[in-house]
Amino acid sequence: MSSSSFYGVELKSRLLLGTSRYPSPAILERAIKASGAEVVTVSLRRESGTGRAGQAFWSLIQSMGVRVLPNTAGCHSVKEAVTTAHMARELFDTPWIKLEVIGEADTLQPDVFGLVEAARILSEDGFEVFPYTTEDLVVAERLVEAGCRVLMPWGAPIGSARGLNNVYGLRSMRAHFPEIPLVVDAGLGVPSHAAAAMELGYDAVLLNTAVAEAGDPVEMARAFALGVEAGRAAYLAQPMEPRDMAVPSTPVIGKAALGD
Ligand SMILES: CC(=O)[C@@H](O)[C@H](O)COP(=O)(O)O
Repeated sequence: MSSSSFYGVELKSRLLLGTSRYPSPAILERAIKASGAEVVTVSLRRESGTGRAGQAFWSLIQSMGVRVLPNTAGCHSVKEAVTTAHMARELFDTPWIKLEVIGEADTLQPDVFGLVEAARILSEDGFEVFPYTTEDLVVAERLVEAGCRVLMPWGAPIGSARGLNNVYGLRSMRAHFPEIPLVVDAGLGVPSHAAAAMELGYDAVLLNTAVAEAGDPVEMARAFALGVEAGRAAYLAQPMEPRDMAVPSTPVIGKAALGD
């Protein structure tokens, strides 16, 4: 299976995994292995506990030989996000940053205005920014102008497990930015959501809640890896002239089945 490339780093796995809210470090470790993820995102603010748990978490992540994509989860301002990014670069010795500037506490939707400003500041500072954004094309243009060479539109709000809320918008983004690696980040609830994102021609998906809060996170991690692989294979197998891949209606299980 072809590889994806972010800022010149080739990856075989097209599944990026979050590391928050797992039942235990041991389950986190097994889930990462089962997913085949080569990149895991870590929240500096969430895991910055200096106590034993914090240290054990960092030691575990570093022992797994995966690439760390620090994130600015929980940051609500440009200043907070930029400060957190600088701390992350020092801690992890990586220019990569998953940039989140949260605009609304309930839905955790991005503050796209602050996001563009923070992306510009960080890109000028030598960071390689992975912006958590929406499917808004104008915002995406501004992020690229600000220096981003990856775009990560949400499928749905973080933790909502609702899948691809706006397939048309995500498809438009793929068509609009053929040269930019695109990752659906947030809101995926089941492996078929990941497959649907890959069938649109996206380069990868990033998820956390659907695995961490599954009844069996390890098995769910493996299921998502299979979903990503299936979606990628379907995308490559489709006729050259793009056609509407039958995007499955959003199946609801688990949290999403409980309704809003
Ligand atoms: C871990 C992380 O970065 C999340 O904020 C990410 O956006 C995934 O969201 P889900 O938890 O909805 O998969």
